[in-house]
Amino acid sequence: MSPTRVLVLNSGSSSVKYQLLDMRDGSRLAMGLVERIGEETSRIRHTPLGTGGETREWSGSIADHEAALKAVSEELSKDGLGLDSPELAAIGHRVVHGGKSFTEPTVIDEAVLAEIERLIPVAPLHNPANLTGIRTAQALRPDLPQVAVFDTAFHTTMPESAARYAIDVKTADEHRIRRYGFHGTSHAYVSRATAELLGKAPEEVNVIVLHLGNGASASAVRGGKCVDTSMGLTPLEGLVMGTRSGDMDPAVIFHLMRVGGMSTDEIDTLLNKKSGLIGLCGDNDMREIRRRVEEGDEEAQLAFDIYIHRLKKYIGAYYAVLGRVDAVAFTAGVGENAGPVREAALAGLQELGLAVDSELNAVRSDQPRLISPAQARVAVAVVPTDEELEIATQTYALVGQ
Ligand SMILES: Nc1ncnc2c1ncn2[C@@H]1O[C@H](COP(=O)(O)OP(=O)(O)O)[C@@H](O)[C@H]1O
Ligand SMILES: CC(=O)OP(=O)(O)O
Ligand SMILES: [Mg+2]
Repeated sequence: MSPTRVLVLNSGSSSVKYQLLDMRDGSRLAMGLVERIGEETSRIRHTPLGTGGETREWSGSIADHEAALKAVSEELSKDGLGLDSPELAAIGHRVVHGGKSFTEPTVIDEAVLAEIERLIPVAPLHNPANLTGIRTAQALRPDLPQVAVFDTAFHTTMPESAARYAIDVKTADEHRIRRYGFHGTSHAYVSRATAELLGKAPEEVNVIVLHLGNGASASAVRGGKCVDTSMGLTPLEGLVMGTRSGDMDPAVIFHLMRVGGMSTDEIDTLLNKKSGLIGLCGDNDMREIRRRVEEGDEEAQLAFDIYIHRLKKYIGAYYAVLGRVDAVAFTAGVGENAGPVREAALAGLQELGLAVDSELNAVRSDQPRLISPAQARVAVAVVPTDEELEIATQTYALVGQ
């Protein structure tokens, strides 16, 4: 029998999320997370779902992504699911920036690696980690197909009117400056799952997807195709995020250089790592921010209000872009778990047919569900994302059998 398993690696700037799936039924055999890579104490949490074993967790030093992947491989081996398994058909990798070149999942060869490397300046937090993940996996299993699934791919359907910045065309083209968009695998999966929840085909529905994780982005999806998204050349544009500023006047940068005497790298770090929620109130975890808000902490309240204000603006903007909206879908860590964020983001939008039922909104579940009142014109949904399943499905469709 031909191998039917796919290992998915989602390498972030300081973490690796992974899942091993059996593609005969999409079931998960194992999943886990390596966190705080490169910090003093890293942590690995591994759950062997297939064998029904207990979750194993340990802390120690994991210096880089190569060491992380070796640790993952060792954990899998303990359950007889190691990378040497003949049942492994392929390894699927999340690659954040694919530029304009990659519109589909792609089998990785040297040319593909070179292109991912060339794109590092526009995804400095993500593409290097993705590359290390791929190279380490290749070294462990040189015989296996390795597939890249790009965050940018779903957004390549955006019209030029949404994808271009209003800057000098020659300069933009020379430096490939345009809006690429990210989290596309999640936006694709969630918009499809939302249509399914409504009992409709993706082609029939217009959805606003709000992917609110540590990184956050919104997208406008018309009939299954992305027509606009909030991230741009890099994952810095758009919504307020855990540590990233999102939208601001680009002149802030010149001001910081001229008046603040800051270097390009210092400003890059400021806007990507020390801004957003953490810059505003010292915390980037929405759970902690909500706790502080409940205690009457004014700094946390202001950070929350700024986050919500920006989110609401994007909902309004994408309502206008789509003209007709069938559903608004919340997803990722914050979107799936933070009822107060969902409620506040849609507060006062009844005239647009948008409302949240407080009782439904308070229900905690890992299933896709509606949280709008029964008669609402626009459905509001919570749809857990599954980037790993989507990457595995696309990988197996390309190289399985
Ligand atoms: N119960 C919860 N309530 C509010 N926010 C939550 C909850 N659980 C997780 N989060 C938020 O989700 C974020 C992580 O989301 P996730 O989608 O995993 O992000 P990423 O993939 O970018 O690491 C955390 O930073 C935290 O703010
Ligand atoms: C592109 C991006 O922002 O990804 P993440 O949310 O995983 O940081
Ligand atoms: Mg994420």
